Amino acid sequence: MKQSQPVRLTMVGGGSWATALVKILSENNVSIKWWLRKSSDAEHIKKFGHNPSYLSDVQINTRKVKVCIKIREAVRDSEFIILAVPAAFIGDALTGLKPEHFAGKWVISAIKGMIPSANQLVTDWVSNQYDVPPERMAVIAGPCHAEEVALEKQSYLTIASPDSDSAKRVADLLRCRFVQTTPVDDIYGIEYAAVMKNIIALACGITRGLGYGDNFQAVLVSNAMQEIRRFVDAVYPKHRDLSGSAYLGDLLVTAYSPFSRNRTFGTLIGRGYTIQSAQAEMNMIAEGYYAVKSIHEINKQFNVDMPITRAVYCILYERASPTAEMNKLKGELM
Ligand SMILES: NC(=O)C1=CN([C@@H]2O[C@H](COP(=O)(O)OP(=O)(O)OC[C@H]3O[C@@H](n4cnc5c(N)ncnc54)[C@H](OP(=O)(O)O)[C@@H]3O)[C@@H](O)[C@H]2O)C=CC1
Ligand SMILES: O=C(CO)COP(=O)(O)O
Repeated sequence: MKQSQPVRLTMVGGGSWATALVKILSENNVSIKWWLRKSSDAEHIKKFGHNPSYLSDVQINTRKVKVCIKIREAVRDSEFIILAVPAAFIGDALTGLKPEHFAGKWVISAIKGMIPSANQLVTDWVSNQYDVPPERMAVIAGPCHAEEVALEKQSYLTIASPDSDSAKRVADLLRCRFVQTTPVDDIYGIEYAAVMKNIIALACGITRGLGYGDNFQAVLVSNAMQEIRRFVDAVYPKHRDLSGSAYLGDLLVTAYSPFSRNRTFGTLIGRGYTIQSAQAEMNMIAEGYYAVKSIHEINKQFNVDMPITRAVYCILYERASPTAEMNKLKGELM
């Protein structure tokens, strides 16, 4: 039987998650234009079929994937655009694009961070900047480390969009041999929960670095779930079950996995590294570092009780001592 025309999709970002998503999508009938900012990485992929900087063991199918370093060329003629750079750099990555470049396309955020300059969710920011209607927006969520996708370990993604057909279309694109996908409608709740679990993973890392054990971490994570519930219900009230894998599942994987960038960053801080030295030690970005500042700012309007977020904020932005902040927190958890 003749195969239908491939779906035309643009991947924006050259890091680990973009590389993993390209691998997943290449399993399906998708033609991918992959934008990376470094021409040396793009050339290497063209020549050798591997990203030299991230997940370099992943074989890129260059029949389906065309790399490019010009963003306008990358988005031309695409039906879907996936954004997969850290939130702080999305503005840089999309420089030169105007609303007309997004017209009629689906825009999917794979980003789990806040836009630091605007204290906004990525989907809100993209909608405002580029006039993308909410029904054309989706997010990719769920407990899924790029490193395990590279190894084809069974994984699950949740695709959220206010429009159920859009959620389903994107879920179909990302389902493959080793990834199951579920479409849902709670886009903002899931996006906020994904941002907050990074802050909690940072807190878990800090406690590990300070020498706390599993007993304390279990209490920290269960209290964190309630903190996430209070905040998400305040900023975006909706009936939702936070025990689902896009909420609790993602919190658990990030809080416990040695692959987590946020947990690793926190561990370094707990061991006494400065922020600059912890950032220099990691080749990758911990979104929670930026997100905790945005969530702290947003919460000034809502006044939600968030002792864990407050402790991380004070450690990272007010130079508070990790030992003293965790001592304080110890008395507030139950
Ligand atoms: N990794 C994972 O398992 C998952 C990640 N995510 C989310 O995906 C998003 C991307 O993360 P991830 O791929 O892990 O990131 P990585 O840390 O692996 O890669 C960082 C990316 O950011 C780019 N970058 C760094 N500095 C700048 C800058 N100043 N301007 C423009 N681009 C810059 C890097 O480009 P260069 O290489 O050229 O420096 C690289 O493409 C994040 O929001 C993360 O939370 C979501 C689910 C899973
Ligand atoms: O979101 C993730 C897993 O679902 C990745 O988390 P880290 O950025 O902490 O590695």
